[in-house]
Amino acid sequence: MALKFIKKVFSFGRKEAEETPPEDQPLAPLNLDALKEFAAEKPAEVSPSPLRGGSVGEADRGGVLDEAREVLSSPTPFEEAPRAADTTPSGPSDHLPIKGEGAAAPAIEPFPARPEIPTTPGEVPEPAPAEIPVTPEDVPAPSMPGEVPPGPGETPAPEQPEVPPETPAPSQPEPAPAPSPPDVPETPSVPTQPPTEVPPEQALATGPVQPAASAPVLTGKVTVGKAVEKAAEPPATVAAEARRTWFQRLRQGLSRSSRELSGSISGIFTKRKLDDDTLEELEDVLLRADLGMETALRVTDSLASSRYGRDVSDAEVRAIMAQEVEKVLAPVAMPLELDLSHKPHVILVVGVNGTGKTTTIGKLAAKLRQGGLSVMLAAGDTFRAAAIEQLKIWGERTGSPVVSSKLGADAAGLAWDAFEKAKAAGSDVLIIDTAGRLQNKAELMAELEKIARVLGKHDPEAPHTVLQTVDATTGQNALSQVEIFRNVAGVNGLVMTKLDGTARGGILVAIAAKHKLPVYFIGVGEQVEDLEPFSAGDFAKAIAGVG
Ligand SMILES: Nc1nc2c(ncn2[C@@H]2O[C@H](COP(=O)(O)OP(=O)(O)OP(=O)(O)O)[C@@H](O)[C@H]2O)c(=O)[nH]1
Repeated sequence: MALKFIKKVFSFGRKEAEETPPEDQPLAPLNLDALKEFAAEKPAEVSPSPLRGGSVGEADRGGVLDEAREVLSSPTPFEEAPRAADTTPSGPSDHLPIKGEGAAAPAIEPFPARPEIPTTPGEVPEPAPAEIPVTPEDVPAPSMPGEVPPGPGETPAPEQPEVPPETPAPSQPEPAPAPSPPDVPETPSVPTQPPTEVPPEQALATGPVQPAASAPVLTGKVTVGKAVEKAAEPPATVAAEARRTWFQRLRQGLSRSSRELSGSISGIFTKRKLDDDTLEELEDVLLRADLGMETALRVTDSLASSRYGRDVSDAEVRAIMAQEVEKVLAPVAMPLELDLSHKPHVILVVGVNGTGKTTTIGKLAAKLRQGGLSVMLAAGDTFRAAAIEQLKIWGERTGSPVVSSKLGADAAGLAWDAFEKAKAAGSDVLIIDTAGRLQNKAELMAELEKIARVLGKHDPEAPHTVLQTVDATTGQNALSQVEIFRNVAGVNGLVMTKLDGTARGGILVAIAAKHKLPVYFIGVGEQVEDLEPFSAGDFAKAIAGVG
C-alpha cells in the first residue's frame, strides 16, 4: 500500500490531557504505538484538512485587513514591546473597544485561501488522534544543517535562481535535480564564532538535540506535544515525572505573578468578611494583576454567590480564582497540529521584536526534530544580523537547514526561496522567522502580506499556521499586539513567552478571554526545554499559588 495514503498521527504525551481532558478539548492525545500498528495493518485515509486555530476567517479577512491598514496607518494603538525588564506599568485597560472586531467583508487577494477556523475546541471537527510515544529506535544520530539527507523518493534541493517574489511563476517547470545534491545554498554558513549580540550560551545552553531523522514519511495530522527526552522510560513514570518537572518550572516561573497576587489577597481577607468592600478590593487586585475585567468579575461573582457575608480565607479565594481562571483558559489550551499532507507545512512566526520569535522557533524545531520530522528554517527577519545568526545556531543545534539571505534582503523573496528549497528537500515543516518592526507599521504590514501572498503561490493554503509570540512582560500592551498581528497576518495561534520572572503573567488570561485564539505553547525561559504545550489547569494553579 502506498505509505502516503496512510494517515499517521503522533503526539508526545500530554499527560494532563489524558487524565482530565477539558470538556470541549477536541484532540485528546492518542496512543501512537497503537496507531503505528494500525497503520501497518490497515491503511487509513489521509487526513483531509489541517487544524488551524480560530482566527480571521476567509470571509472577514479582507475586512480585518482593511481595518488593520487603518489601524496601522493611524496613530499607534500600541507601543513596541520592551526587550527585557517588566517596565510597563499599565492599568486595567483590556476592555477597550477592539478595532475591527466582528468585521465581515469580502475576502481580498493577499492572503491565501484558508477555511474558517473554529475558535473553540468543541467546534474542531477532527476526531482525537492516537498518542504515539516516540521510542528510542526512532531517535537516530543527530545531523547537521545542510546534511539532513533527503528521504526516500525526495528530490535533492536544486540551485534556485533568485526569484523576485512579486512575480513568482507558479507554472514554471520544476528545475531538473542536480546530479549531485547540493546543500541548501545559504544553509551551511553556521557561524563558528558566537554572534556578538546573541551569544550561543544564551540561546543554546542545553546541548544538542537528538533528532529522529529516519522516521518514515509522515502524512496527515501531527500533534506537537511535550518533549520526548525521557521516552525510553516506562510511559506512566515518564509522563508523571515530566509533568511534575514542568509544573515545578511553571510554578517557579510564575512565582512573581502568583506571589504578588497571593500577598494582596491575604492582605484583603485577613480577619474580614466577604462584603461589597472586600469584593471591590479583590476586583482591583485582579485587575492590577492583568487578569482582565471578565475574569475578575467571574472570580468575585463566584465568591459572592457562595460566601457573601461569611469569613473567607485567602486559600479559599485562591482556590476559586484557580477554578475560574481554568474555565477561561480551557477553551484556548489546544495542542498545535500540523497537517503533513501539505509538504512542507509552513509555519509563519510573527510578533513584535524581542518577543521571542527566534528562540521559540528554535525550541519548536527541536520538538519537531525529536518527533522525527524534517524541518527547514527561514531567516525572514532580514533586518537584524543577530537574528539571522541566532537562527543559524538553532538550525545547527536541531539539525535543521537554515535558508538565509543578505542583510536587508527582501523577506518575501527569501520566503519564496525557502519554500522551494523545503519542497525540494522533502522537508515536513518550514518555519519562517519574520521581522517585527513596529517603527513603520505600514511597511511591516506590507511585508507580512507579501510573504503570505508569495507563499500562497506555492500552496494556496500556505502559510498553514501563523503563530504569534507574545511577551508576557509587556502586560496590557500584549492585548493590542495580538489585535494588530491577528488582523495583519491572520494569526491563528499564540505562544506566550517570558512567563518566567514577570509579575504580569495574568495577561495570558486577559488575552484568552478577549481574543479566544488557541494558545499552543508557553515559554518560561530561554532554554530548549522551557517551551511546553499550554495546560489551562497547570497555569491556573500556578498563578493562583494552588497545588
Ligand atoms: N526569560 C525568557 N527569555 C526569553 C524567552 N523567550 C525568549 N527569550 C529571550 O528574549 C530575547 C529575545 O528573543 P528573540 O527570540 O531574539 O526574539 P525575537 O522576537 O526573535 O526578536 P527580534 O529578532 O529582535 O525580532 C532573547 O534574549 C531570548 O533569549 C522566555 O520564555 N523567557
